[in-house]
Amino acid sequence: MPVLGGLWAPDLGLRDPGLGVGADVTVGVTADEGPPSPVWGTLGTPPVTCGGLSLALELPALIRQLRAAWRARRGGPRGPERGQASAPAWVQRGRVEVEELEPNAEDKSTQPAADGRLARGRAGVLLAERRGSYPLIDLRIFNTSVQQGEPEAGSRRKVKRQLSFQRYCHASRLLRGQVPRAPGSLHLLDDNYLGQAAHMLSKVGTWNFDIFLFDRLTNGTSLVTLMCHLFKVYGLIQHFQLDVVKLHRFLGMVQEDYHSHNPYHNAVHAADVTQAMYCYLKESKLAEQLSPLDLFLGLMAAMAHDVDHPGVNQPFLVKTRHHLASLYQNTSVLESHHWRSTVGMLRESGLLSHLPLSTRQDMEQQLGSLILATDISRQNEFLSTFREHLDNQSLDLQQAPHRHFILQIALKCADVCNPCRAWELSRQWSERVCEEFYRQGDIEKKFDLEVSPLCNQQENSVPTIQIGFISYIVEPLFEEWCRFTEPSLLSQTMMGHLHQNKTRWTGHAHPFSEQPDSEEEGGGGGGDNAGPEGIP
Ligand SMILES: Nc1ncnc2c1ncn2[C@@H]1O[C@@H]2COP(=O)(O)O[C@H]2[C@H]1O
Ligand SMILES: [Zn+2]
Repeated sequence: MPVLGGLWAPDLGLRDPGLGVGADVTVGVTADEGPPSPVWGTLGTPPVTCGGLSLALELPALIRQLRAAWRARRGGPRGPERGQASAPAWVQRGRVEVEELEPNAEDKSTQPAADGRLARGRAGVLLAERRGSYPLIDLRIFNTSVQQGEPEAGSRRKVKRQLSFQRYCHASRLLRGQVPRAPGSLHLLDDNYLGQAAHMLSKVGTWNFDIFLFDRLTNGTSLVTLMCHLFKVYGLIQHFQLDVVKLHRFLGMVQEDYHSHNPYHNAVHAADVTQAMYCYLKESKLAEQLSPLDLFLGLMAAMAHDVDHPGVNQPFLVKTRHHLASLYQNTSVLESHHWRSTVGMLRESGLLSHLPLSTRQDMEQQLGSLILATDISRQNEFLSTFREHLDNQSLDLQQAPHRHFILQIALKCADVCNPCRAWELSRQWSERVCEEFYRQGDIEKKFDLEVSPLCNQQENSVPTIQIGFISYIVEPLFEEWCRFTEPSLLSQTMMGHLHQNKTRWTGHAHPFSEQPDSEEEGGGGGGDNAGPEGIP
């Protein structure tokens, strides 16, 4: 406990220089916004009120607003003909739900420009015009053509908003369990995608979950879709009496603020870490002890832990005198930014605005402590504390600070678990992270800066980076995690993958050595199928 105490309290003060949550928490927030929520109670709380809107009503209402804007712009007769013009927007929702399944029934005159640009209506309302393949489009190809054909920043932003809306519609349907069946409403393939994504969600707690495939099936909304599903699984919406509209707004903001052009630090990495975190929260050593607040914070921290990552590391920000480096005094610069951005989005979305001020402050602080723990330069600090606890058997998960410490460790494990995934998944993450390193190195070379360690493609190969990362970061951490879980089936599976992957990278690093290269040849308990059979 003394060791833990040392980690817990000073951590927040030290790592949030000059930006203590208490100092600015009242900005935009009032203490008397709503009744207290049973944050600390059990899961048996009243049903969700959702601020007067249910999830099932949210999408139709949005569509209705957009259509109203289209009609206003055209001055067309359709609205008044239907007797809808004077009706309050939210009253019409049942009818709009039907309209949703009749694409292009009324907006033929507002077909989008070929490049899917958005237009503005009379009142300056942003108009999103659906593209032919609504809602599924290849975002990557589309992005590329936009960049090549239309470099203007304003247009790109508009396109991004439209894509965001389309992705939102898609995810929203999936989460409501709706696979649209009306002929012509969606291409047949879309049904297939949605069905497969839903099927994948039913196995979200398995270690071989393919987040890349899930992201494709959900049209780039893996993070939002996953989070909504896990919140549902744990009953967190009911427990915290969350407004589902605000929840979607918050999750959407976080997802959007990941940079999709980063090879590694993008929303799929966040989704991958969240899925791993869920697997760890399910560990029997932990699952029975965790409170709804622990689950909420653990998932939120995993989701947001790298938000708005610029694709370069802290040393780069420091040596280029980036404003974030000065803002956070060159200490945990990125992690502080991820945390403060998350707090900003929490407040902007109003997700927690119905909770008492002190509860919100506590949640923001704990989120900070979790996200800041992912600073890889603090690995030894955490590892030695963890070891000490395990050696002394001093962890008492009935105590909230001890559970918080384990959440920090679990998040750290989730953040660097990619070498513990099956080879095909692990290899992709390795290549992505190295690609990001190399891009940074290329920028450094271009601007005559000293090339950062691991960022020189000519000197640092993917296999050597991987072997070093596994040996110095991943293995020591997971050995302790294994000890903590005693070891669980999942831990054994992860260690099996880790050893096999290291073996394979060693083979790649020394192509003339005698290392086996096929799945079956691992031998000695390191193979994909070695250790525990199957995937937990
Ligand atoms: N497979 C990997 N190889 C090398 N470095 C990695 C790998 N996976 C994660 N990392 C690094 O570990 C860091 C953990 O925190 P971040 O996700 O911010 O950034 C991560 C990368 O810098
Ligand atoms: Zn990360």
